[in-house]
Amino acid sequence: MTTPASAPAGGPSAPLVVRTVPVDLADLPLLELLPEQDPVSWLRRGEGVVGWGVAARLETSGATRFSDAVKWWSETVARATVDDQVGEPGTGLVCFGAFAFADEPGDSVLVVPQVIVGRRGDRTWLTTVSVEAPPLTPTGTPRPPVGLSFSDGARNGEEWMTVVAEAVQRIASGALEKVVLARDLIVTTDEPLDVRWPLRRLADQYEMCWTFHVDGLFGATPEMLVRRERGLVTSRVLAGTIRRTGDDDRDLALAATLARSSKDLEEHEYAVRSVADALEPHCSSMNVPEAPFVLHLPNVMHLATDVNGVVHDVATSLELAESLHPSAAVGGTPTPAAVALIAEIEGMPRDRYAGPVGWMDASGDGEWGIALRSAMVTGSGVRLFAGCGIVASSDPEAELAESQAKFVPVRDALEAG
Ligand SMILES: C=C(O[C@@H]1C=C(C(=O)O)C=C[C@H]1O)C(=O)O
Repeated sequence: MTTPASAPAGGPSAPLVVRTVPVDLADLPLLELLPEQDPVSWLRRGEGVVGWGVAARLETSGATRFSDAVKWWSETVARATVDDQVGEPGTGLVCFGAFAFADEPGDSVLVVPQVIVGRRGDRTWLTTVSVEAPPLTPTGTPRPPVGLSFSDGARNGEEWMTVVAEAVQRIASGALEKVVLARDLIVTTDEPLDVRWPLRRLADQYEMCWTFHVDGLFGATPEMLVRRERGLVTSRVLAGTIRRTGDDDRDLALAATLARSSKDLEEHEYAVRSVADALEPHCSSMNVPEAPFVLHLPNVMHLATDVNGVVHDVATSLELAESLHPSAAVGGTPTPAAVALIAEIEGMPRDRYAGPVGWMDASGDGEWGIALRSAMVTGSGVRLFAGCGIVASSDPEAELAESQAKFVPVRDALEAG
Protein backbone atom coordinates (compact mmCIF):
# COMPACT_ATOMS: atom_id res chain seq x y z
CA MET A 1 0.00 0.00 0.00
CA THR A 2 1.50 3.36 -0.91
CA THR A 3 0.46 6.89 -0.06
CA PRO A 4 2.38 9.43 -2.09
CA ALA A 5 2.21 13.04 -0.99
CA SER A 6 4.04 15.87 -2.67
CA ALA A 7 5.12 19.43 -2.19
CA PRO A 8 2.39 21.45 -0.51
CA ALA A 9 3.06 24.26 -2.99
CA GLY A 10 3.22 22.13 -6.11
CA GLY A 11 0.41 19.57 -5.84
CA PRO A 12 0.81 15.83 -6.24
CA SER A 13 2.42 15.72 -9.65
CA ALA A 14 4.31 19.00 -9.87
CA PRO A 15 7.90 18.33 -10.98
CA LEU A 16 10.53 19.19 -8.37
CA VAL A 17 12.86 22.07 -9.21
CA VAL A 18 16.27 21.23 -7.79
CA ARG A 19 19.36 23.40 -7.52
CA THR A 20 22.71 22.51 -5.91
CA VAL A 21 25.35 25.20 -5.34
CA PRO A 22 28.66 25.19 -3.43
CA VAL A 23 28.58 27.09 -0.12
CA ASP A 24 31.25 28.15 2.34
CA LEU A 25 30.29 27.36 5.93
CA ALA A 26 33.86 27.08 7.25
CA ASP A 27 33.80 24.33 9.93
CA LEU A 28 30.24 24.87 11.09
CA PRO A 29 28.84 21.46 12.13
CA LEU A 30 25.93 20.68 9.84
CA LEU A 31 23.70 19.62 12.75
CA GLU A 32 23.78 23.22 13.98
CA LEU A 33 21.78 24.27 10.92
CA LEU A 34 18.79 22.07 11.65
CA PRO A 35 15.47 23.63 12.65
CA GLU A 36 13.26 21.75 15.11
CA GLN A 37 10.63 21.02 12.47
CA ASP A 38 11.19 18.03 10.12
CA PRO A 39 14.97 17.63 10.40
CA VAL A 40 16.75 14.70 8.67
CA SER A 41 20.34 13.67 9.12
CA TRP A 42 23.00 11.21 8.02
CA LEU A 43 26.42 12.20 9.34
CA ARG A 44 29.72 10.61 10.30
CA ARG A 45 32.70 12.62 11.50
CA GLY A 46 31.06 15.83 10.31
CA GLU A 47 30.51 14.59 6.74
CA GLY A 48 27.25 13.53 5.14
CA VAL A 49 23.88 15.11 4.45
CA VAL A 50 21.28 16.89 6.56
CA GLY A 51 18.04 18.53 5.54
CA TRP A 52 14.68 19.91 6.54
CA GLY A 53 11.22 20.60 5.20
CA VAL A 54 9.20 18.19 3.06
CA ALA A 55 9.16 18.64 -0.73
CA ALA A 56 7.81 15.15 -1.39
CA ARG A 57 7.07 12.07 0.66
CA LEU A 58 6.12 8.44 0.13
CA GLU A 59 4.68 6.14 2.75
CA THR A 60 4.56 2.46 2.02
CA SER A 61 4.36 -0.88 3.80
CA GLY A 62 4.29 -4.63 3.29
CA ALA A 63 6.41 -6.95 1.16
CA THR A 64 6.57 -4.44 -1.71
CA ARG A 65 7.89 -1.56 0.44
CA PHE A 66 11.31 -1.51 -1.25
CA SER A 67 10.05 -1.92 -4.82
CA ASP A 68 7.34 0.74 -4.21
CA ALA A 69 10.05 3.13 -3.03
CA VAL A 70 12.38 2.35 -5.95
CA LYS A 71 9.55 2.95 -8.45
CA TRP A 72 8.42 6.20 -6.77
CA TRP A 73 12.00 7.46 -6.66
CA SER A 74 12.68 6.77 -10.34
CA GLU A 75 9.41 8.55 -11.28
CA THR A 76 10.22 11.49 -8.99
CA VAL A 77 13.73 11.75 -10.46
CA ALA A 78 12.42 11.51 -14.04
CA ARG A 79 10.06 14.48 -13.48
CA ALA A 80 12.57 16.72 -11.70
CA THR A 81 14.48 19.62 -13.24
CA VAL A 82 17.98 19.62 -11.82
CA ASP A 83 20.74 22.24 -11.88
CA ASP A 84 23.65 20.58 -10.05
CA GLN A 85 26.73 22.78 -9.85
CA VAL A 86 28.71 20.40 -7.60
CA GLY A 87 28.34 16.87 -9.01
CA GLU A 88 29.29 14.69 -6.03
CA PRO A 89 27.45 11.64 -4.65
CA GLY A 90 24.69 13.24 -2.55
CA THR A 91 24.29 16.40 -4.63
CA GLY A 92 21.24 17.17 -6.82
CA LEU A 93 18.01 15.44 -5.83
CA VAL A 94 18.32 13.35 -2.64
CA CYS A 95 15.81 11.33 -0.64
CA PHE A 96 16.10 10.01 2.91
CA GLY A 97 14.42 6.76 3.92
CA ALA A 98 13.62 4.48 6.83
CA PHE A 99 12.24 1.00 6.21
CA ALA A 100 10.34 -1.42 8.41
CA PHE A 101 12.28 -4.53 9.48
CA ALA A 102 9.50 -6.95 8.56
CA ASP A 103 6.77 -7.09 5.92
CA GLU A 104 4.27 -6.74 8.79
CA PRO A 105 3.82 -4.77 10.97
CA GLY A 106 5.38 -1.39 10.34
CA ASP A 107 5.45 1.35 7.76
CA SER A 108 8.29 2.73 5.67
CA VAL A 109 8.98 6.20 4.38
CA LEU A 110 10.97 8.14 1.78
CA VAL A 111 11.26 11.90 2.22
CA VAL A 112 12.65 14.52 -0.13
CA PRO A 113 13.56 17.54 2.04
CA GLN A 114 13.09 21.07 0.75
CA VAL A 115 16.60 22.01 1.85
CA ILE A 116 19.64 19.70 1.94
CA VAL A 117 23.14 20.65 3.07
CA GLY A 118 25.95 18.19 2.40
CA ARG A 119 29.63 17.99 3.19
CA ARG A 120 32.31 15.72 1.77
CA GLY A 121 35.96 16.43 2.46
CA ASP A 122 36.46 20.17 2.00
CA ARG A 123 33.37 20.62 -0.20
CA THR A 124 30.06 21.82 1.25
CA TRP A 125 26.92 22.35 -0.80
CA LEU A 126 23.33 23.52 -0.54
CA THR A 127 20.50 21.89 -2.44
CA THR A 128 17.07 23.49 -2.62
CA VAL A 129 14.00 21.62 -3.84
CA SER A 130 11.22 23.86 -5.13
CA VAL A 131 12.03 26.59 -2.53
CA GLU A 132 14.21 29.70 -2.33
CA ALA A 133 17.65 29.29 -0.73
CA PRO A 134 17.37 29.90 3.04
CA PRO A 135 20.04 31.66 5.12
CA LEU A 136 22.47 29.07 6.50
CA THR A 137 22.96 30.13 10.10
CA PRO A 138 23.08 28.16 13.39
CA THR A 139 19.63 27.62 14.87
CA GLY A 140 20.71 27.69 18.54
CA THR A 141 20.85 25.08 21.29
CA PRO A 142 18.09 22.46 21.16
CA ARG A 143 15.76 22.02 24.14
CA PRO A 144 16.99 19.34 26.58
CA PRO A 145 14.53 16.50 27.32
CA VAL A 146 12.33 17.20 30.35
CA GLY A 147 11.11 14.66 32.92
CA LEU A 148 12.70 11.50 31.52
CA SER A 149 11.30 8.28 32.94
CA PHE A 150 12.45 4.78 31.88
CA SER A 151 10.36 1.59 31.94
CA ASP A 152 10.40 -1.93 30.47
CA GLY A 153 9.13 -2.41 26.97
CA ALA A 154 7.31 -5.53 25.80
CA ARG A 155 9.34 -7.75 28.19
CA ASN A 156 11.36 -7.17 31.30
CA GLY A 157 14.92 -8.53 31.60
CA GLU A 158 13.88 -11.82 33.24
CA GLU A 159 11.24 -12.51 30.60
CA TRP A 160 13.64 -11.68 27.80
CA MET A 161 16.19 -14.13 29.18
CA THR A 162 13.63 -16.94 28.98
CA VAL A 163 13.07 -16.01 25.32
CA VAL A 164 16.83 -16.20 24.72
CA ALA A 165 16.93 -19.61 26.46
CA GLU A 166 14.10 -20.79 24.22
CA ALA A 167 16.08 -19.67 21.15
CA VAL A 168 19.18 -21.54 22.38
CA GLN A 169 17.03 -24.69 22.66
CA ARG A 170 15.66 -24.28 19.15
CA ILE A 171 19.22 -23.88 17.88
CA ALA A 172 20.31 -27.00 19.82
CA SER A 173 17.43 -28.93 18.23
CA GLY A 174 18.88 -28.10 14.81
CA ALA A 175 16.02 -25.81 13.68
CA LEU A 176 18.47 -23.00 12.85
CA GLU A 177 22.04 -21.81 13.52
CA LYS A 178 21.63 -18.22 14.69
CA VAL A 179 18.83 -15.80 15.53
CA VAL A 180 19.01 -12.15 16.57
CA LEU A 181 16.61 -11.31 19.40
CA ALA A 182 15.81 -7.75 20.40
CA ARG A 183 14.07 -5.95 23.24
CA ASP A 184 12.73 -2.45 23.75
CA LEU A 185 12.83 0.13 26.51
CA ILE A 186 10.25 2.89 26.92
CA VAL A 187 11.18 6.43 27.82
CA THR A 188 8.48 8.98 28.56
CA THR A 189 9.09 12.71 28.64
CA ASP A 190 7.03 15.60 30.02
CA GLU A 191 7.39 17.57 26.79
CA PRO A 192 7.74 16.39 23.18
CA LEU A 193 11.37 15.48 22.44
CA ASP A 194 13.50 17.90 20.42
CA VAL A 195 15.37 15.19 18.48
CA ARG A 196 18.26 17.55 17.72
CA TRP A 197 19.33 17.18 21.38
CA PRO A 198 20.22 13.45 21.22
CA LEU A 199 21.50 13.85 17.65
CA ARG A 200 24.19 16.33 18.66
CA ARG A 201 25.31 14.18 21.55
CA LEU A 202 25.39 11.01 19.48
CA ALA A 203 27.41 12.71 16.73
CA ASP A 204 29.92 13.99 19.32
CA GLN A 205 30.30 10.74 21.22
CA TYR A 206 29.99 8.09 18.50
CA GLU A 207 32.12 9.53 15.74
CA MET A 208 32.79 6.08 14.20
CA CYS A 209 29.03 5.69 13.71
CA TRP A 210 26.50 7.24 11.34
CA THR A 211 24.22 9.59 13.25
CA PHE A 212 20.80 9.49 11.62
CA HIS A 213 17.30 10.85 11.93
CA VAL A 214 14.50 10.15 9.48
CA ASP A 215 10.84 10.64 10.36
CA GLY A 216 11.22 10.04 14.11
CA LEU A 217 13.75 7.18 13.86
CA PHE A 218 17.12 8.27 15.23
CA GLY A 219 20.36 6.78 16.48
CA ALA A 220 24.05 6.26 15.80
CA THR A 221 24.62 3.05 13.90
CA PRO A 222 28.02 1.41 13.56
CA GLU A 223 26.77 -0.90 10.79
CA MET A 224 26.68 0.04 7.08
CA LEU A 225 24.33 -2.32 5.26
CA VAL A 226 25.42 -0.97 1.87
CA ARG A 227 27.06 2.04 0.31
CA ARG A 228 27.03 2.39 -3.49
CA GLU A 229 29.24 5.07 -4.92
CA ARG A 230 30.24 5.38 -8.56
CA GLY A 231 30.09 1.64 -9.24
CA LEU A 232 31.75 0.55 -6.00
CA VAL A 233 29.83 -1.17 -3.25
CA THR A 234 30.80 -1.54 0.42
CA SER A 235 29.16 -3.21 3.37
CA ARG A 236 30.42 -3.09 6.97
CA VAL A 237 29.34 -6.28 8.69
CA LEU A 238 29.31 -6.46 12.49
CA ALA A 239 28.59 -9.46 14.69
CA GLY A 240 30.33 -10.56 17.83
CA THR A 241 30.28 -8.07 20.70
CA ILE A 242 32.05 -7.44 23.95
CA ARG A 243 31.25 -4.70 26.49
CA ARG A 244 33.90 -2.11 27.31
CA THR A 245 35.04 -1.72 30.88
CA GLY A 246 36.32 1.87 30.83
CA ASP A 247 39.88 0.62 31.52
CA ASP A 248 41.90 0.86 28.28
CA ASP A 249 44.43 -1.90 29.09
CA ARG A 250 41.69 -4.27 30.12
CA ASP A 251 39.69 -3.39 26.97
CA LEU A 252 42.70 -4.18 24.76
CA ALA A 253 43.02 -7.59 26.40
CA LEU A 254 39.27 -8.13 25.90
CA ALA A 255 39.57 -7.10 22.23
CA ALA A 256 42.21 -9.82 21.77
CA THR A 257 39.86 -12.33 23.44
CA LEU A 258 37.03 -11.25 21.15
CA ALA A 259 39.21 -11.75 18.06
CA ARG A 260 39.88 -15.35 19.20
CA SER A 261 36.45 -16.25 20.60
CA SER A 262 35.05 -19.16 18.63
CA LYS A 263 31.46 -18.24 19.60
CA ASP A 264 31.89 -14.70 18.25
CA LEU A 265 33.89 -15.75 15.20
CA GLU A 266 31.18 -18.25 14.33
CA GLU A 267 28.43 -15.64 14.72
CA HIS A 268 30.50 -13.23 12.63
CA GLU A 269 31.12 -15.74 9.88
CA TYR A 270 27.36 -16.27 9.43
CA ALA A 271 26.85 -12.52 9.04
CA VAL A 272 29.71 -12.05 6.54
CA ARG A 273 28.57 -15.01 4.49
CA SER A 274 24.99 -13.70 4.26
CA VAL A 275 26.21 -10.31 2.98
CA ALA A 276 28.74 -11.74 0.52
CA ASP A 277 26.15 -14.18 -0.90
CA ALA A 278 23.57 -11.41 -1.37
CA LEU A 279 26.00 -9.00 -3.07
CA GLU A 280 27.65 -11.56 -5.31
CA PRO A 281 25.00 -11.59 -8.09
CA HIS A 282 25.38 -7.80 -8.44
CA CYS A 283 29.19 -7.69 -8.52
CA SER A 284 31.86 -8.49 -11.11
CA SER A 285 34.54 -8.74 -8.43
CA MET A 286 34.51 -8.82 -4.66
CA ASN A 287 36.91 -8.59 -1.75
CA VAL A 288 35.86 -10.50 1.36
CA PRO A 289 38.62 -10.32 4.02
CA GLU A 290 39.35 -13.65 5.69
CA ALA A 291 39.59 -12.34 9.24
CA PRO A 292 37.62 -9.56 10.98
CA PHE A 293 39.08 -6.51 12.75
CA VAL A 294 37.90 -5.20 16.11
CA LEU A 295 35.83 -1.99 15.95
CA HIS A 296 36.16 0.02 19.17
CA LEU A 297 33.13 2.09 20.19
CA PRO A 298 32.73 3.93 23.49
CA ASN A 299 30.25 1.35 24.87
CA VAL A 300 31.15 -1.94 23.11
CA MET A 301 33.64 -3.55 20.73
CA HIS A 302 32.54 -5.54 17.71
CA LEU A 303 34.09 -7.96 15.28
CA ALA A 304 33.87 -6.13 11.94
CA THR A 305 34.46 -6.96 8.28
CA ASP A 306 34.30 -4.55 5.34
CA VAL A 307 33.10 -6.37 2.22
CA ASN A 308 33.84 -4.49 -1.04
CA GLY A 309 32.78 -5.11 -4.63
CA VAL A 310 32.49 -3.65 -8.11
CA VAL A 311 28.84 -3.48 -9.18
CA HIS A 312 28.20 -4.70 -12.71
CA ASP A 313 24.45 -4.09 -12.89
CA VAL A 314 22.21 -1.04 -12.55
CA ALA A 315 20.84 -1.88 -9.09
CA THR A 316 20.39 1.28 -7.02
CA SER A 317 21.74 1.41 -3.48
CA LEU A 318 18.19 0.84 -2.22
CA GLU A 319 17.77 -2.27 -4.37
CA LEU A 320 21.08 -3.56 -3.02
CA ALA A 321 19.84 -2.81 0.51
CA GLU A 322 16.70 -4.80 -0.22
CA SER A 323 18.70 -7.80 -1.38
CA LEU A 324 20.87 -7.66 1.76
CA HIS A 325 18.06 -7.17 4.25
CA PRO A 326 17.76 -8.81 6.74
CA SER A 327 21.39 -9.87 6.99
CA ALA A 328 22.40 -12.43 9.60
CA ALA A 329 23.56 -9.50 11.76
CA VAL A 330 19.92 -8.61 12.52
CA GLY A 331 17.95 -11.67 11.34
CA GLY A 332 19.87 -14.90 11.67
CA THR A 333 20.83 -18.05 9.76
CA PRO A 334 19.13 -19.43 7.77
CA THR A 335 17.18 -16.22 7.21
CA PRO A 336 13.65 -17.64 6.73
CA ALA A 337 13.82 -19.79 9.89
CA ALA A 338 15.34 -16.92 11.89
CA VAL A 339 12.76 -14.36 10.75
CA ALA A 340 9.96 -16.81 11.56
CA LEU A 341 11.38 -17.44 15.04
CA ILE A 342 11.71 -13.69 15.70
CA ALA A 343 8.03 -13.24 14.80
CA GLU A 344 7.10 -16.21 16.99
CA ILE A 345 9.01 -15.53 20.22
CA GLU A 346 10.42 -11.97 20.31
CA GLY A 347 7.07 -10.61 21.43
CA MET A 348 7.32 -7.04 20.14
CA PRO A 349 6.94 -5.27 16.81
CA ARG A 350 10.36 -4.12 15.59
CA ASP A 351 8.78 -1.51 13.32
CA ARG A 352 11.77 0.32 11.75
CA TYR A 353 14.40 -0.93 14.24
CA ALA A 354 17.06 -2.98 12.39
CA GLY A 355 15.63 -1.95 9.01
CA PRO A 356 17.59 0.01 6.39
CA VAL A 357 17.92 3.76 7.07
CA GLY A 358 19.82 6.24 4.93
CA TRP A 359 19.76 8.29 1.75
CA MET A 360 19.99 7.97 -2.02
CA ASP A 361 20.63 10.40 -4.88
CA ALA A 362 19.20 10.55 -8.40
CA SER A 363 21.89 8.21 -9.80
CA GLY A 364 21.00 5.55 -7.20
CA ASP A 365 24.21 6.12 -5.24
CA GLY A 366 23.62 6.28 -1.53
CA GLU A 367 24.23 4.87 1.92
CA TRP A 368 21.88 2.58 3.83
CA GLY A 369 22.81 1.74 7.39
CA ILE A 370 21.08 -0.74 9.67
CA ALA A 371 18.95 1.17 12.19
CA LEU A 372 20.76 -0.05 15.35
CA ARG A 373 21.56 1.82 18.59
CA SER A 374 18.35 3.53 17.67
CA ALA A 375 15.01 4.74 18.97
CA MET A 376 11.68 5.85 17.61
CA VAL A 377 10.03 9.05 18.78
CA THR A 378 6.47 8.32 19.88
CA GLY A 379 3.75 10.77 20.92
CA SER A 380 4.71 10.65 24.61
CA GLY A 381 8.42 9.88 24.43
CA VAL A 382 10.82 7.45 22.84
CA ARG A 383 11.08 3.69 22.28
CA LEU A 384 14.66 2.36 22.41
CA PHE A 385 15.82 -0.92 20.85
CA ALA A 386 18.70 -3.34 21.30
CA GLY A 387 19.31 -6.86 20.02
CA CYS A 388 21.86 -9.66 20.27
CA GLY A 389 22.87 -12.53 18.04
CA ILE A 390 22.03 -15.86 19.71
CA VAL A 391 23.99 -19.00 18.79
CA ALA A 392 24.20 -22.50 20.33
CA SER A 393 26.62 -21.42 23.07
CA SER A 394 24.83 -18.17 24.07
CA ASP A 395 24.21 -17.46 27.76
CA PRO A 396 20.96 -15.54 28.48
CA GLU A 397 22.50 -13.47 31.27
CA ALA A 398 25.44 -12.38 29.12
CA GLU A 399 23.06 -11.49 26.29
CA LEU A 400 20.95 -9.38 28.65
CA ALA A 401 24.08 -7.48 29.73
CA GLU A 402 25.03 -7.01 26.07
CA SER A 403 21.59 -5.61 25.28
CA GLN A 404 21.93 -3.13 28.19
CA ALA A 405 25.26 -1.98 26.74
CA LYS A 406 23.60 -1.45 23.36
CA PHE A 407 20.93 0.82 24.92
CA VAL A 408 23.67 3.07 26.32
CA PRO A 409 24.29 5.37 23.30
CA VAL A 410 20.68 6.57 22.96
CA ARG A 411 20.00 6.43 26.70
CA ASP A 412 22.98 8.65 27.49
CA ALA A 413 22.21 10.97 24.59
CA LEU A 414 18.77 11.65 26.07
CA GLU A 415 20.13 12.76 29.43
CA ALA A 416 20.05 16.51 29.94
CA GLY A 417 23.21 18.38 30.89
C1 LIG B 1 21.18 -6.23 16.80
C2 LIG B 1 22.10 -5.33 17.21
O1 LIG B 1 23.42 -5.43 16.90
C3 LIG B 1 23.88 -6.42 16.01
C4 LIG B 1 24.28 -7.63 16.74
C5 LIG B 1 25.59 -7.82 17.16
C6 LIG B 1 25.96 -9.02 18.01
O2 LIG B 1 25.06 -9.80 18.35
O3 LIG B 1 27.13 -9.19 18.36
C7 LIG B 1 26.58 -6.91 16.80
C8 LIG B 1 26.31 -5.87 15.98
C9 LIG B 1 25.04 -5.80 15.25
O4 LIG B 1 25.15 -6.45 14.04
C10 LIG B 1 21.70 -4.12 17.98
O5 LIG B 1 22.56 -3.29 18.26
O6 LIG B 1 20.51 -3.96 18.29
